[in-house]
Amino acid sequence: MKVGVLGARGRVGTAVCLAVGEQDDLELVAEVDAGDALEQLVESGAEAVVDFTHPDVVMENLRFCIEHGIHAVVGTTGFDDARWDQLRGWLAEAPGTGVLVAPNFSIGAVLMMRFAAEAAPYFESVEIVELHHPDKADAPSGTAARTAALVAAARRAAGSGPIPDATTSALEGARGAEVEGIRVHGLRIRGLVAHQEVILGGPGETLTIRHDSLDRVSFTPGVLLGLRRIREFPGLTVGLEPFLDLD
Ligand SMILES: NC(=O)C1=CN([C@@H]2O[C@H](COP(=O)(O)OP(=O)(O)OC[C@H]3O[C@@H](n4cnc5c(N)ncnc54)[C@H](OP(=O)(O)O)[C@@H]3O)[C@@H](O)[C@H]2O)C=CC1
Ligand SMILES: O=C(O)C1=N[C@H](C(=O)O)C[C@H](O)C1
Repeated sequence: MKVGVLGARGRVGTAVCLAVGEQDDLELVAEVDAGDALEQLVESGAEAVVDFTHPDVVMENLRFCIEHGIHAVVGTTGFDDARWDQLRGWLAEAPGTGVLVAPNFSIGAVLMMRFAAEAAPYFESVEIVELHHPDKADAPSGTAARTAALVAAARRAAGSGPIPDATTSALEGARGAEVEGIRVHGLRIRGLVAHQEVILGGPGETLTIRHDSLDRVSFTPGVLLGLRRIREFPGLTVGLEPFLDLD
């Protein structure tokens, strides 16, 4: 498969270019970064792209790829319901084209989200702490937002009661942000890469599920898997789980 990388000179894009270049069954044909023309993708015959760019530009990149029937494996964050709807609309006009958007391509992080959702109905309390490098543009992280959504869905399905919290007075931000009723706290610290803890609590006990990406190579096995299986998944897929046969 001929592969183009968007955001090729970025932190993750650099690691992805190296990983793709090492595979016998994948050929890196285009390395596109800010200011480069997307037409390179067509001229180089790219059959799939990997996008690790910026929330402000990812939709324009995807519109171009879908219009040209190029599959996309997307790590860039910043998606919401309006963006999902827009992508589904574009893909409806491009049958056979697949777009995978995963908030985290690290296998450990996918499992951390899965374990957190499985544990959630068994505990009264749950909060999420995400910790990242200070050059990250968005907060909370896409991973934390998705974890919160999965945990909230699992609690709803189990008929869990409200999460206990007696706070009546707080400095703004002191209790973090709320995503689907789940508190999410974001830390930005030089030296970190990408880390998350989901802390669950019940009477007399806590369970902490923690994942650490210590290096950006942690994202490349999931990206390679996405590329190798994208043809099997036309349309929009959110999350790596189906590609890992987890669903
Ligand atoms: N899903 C996952 O597993 C992961 C997702 N991410 C997400 O991926 C995104 C990128 O992260 P990261 O690599 O750390 O960020 P970087 O800023 O290091 O890399 C982004 C790169 O994209 C470039 N770029 C900007 N606009 C365009 C464009 N229109 N076309 C092509 N390239 C462009 C940037 O150039 P310039 O700097 O000149 O603007 C930069 O080189 C973020 O949204 C992040 O949250 C990160 C890690 C893992
Ligand atoms: O910006 C990052 O670095 C990361 N972004 C993704 C996110 O927002 O969840 C994935 C990972 O946390 C690294």
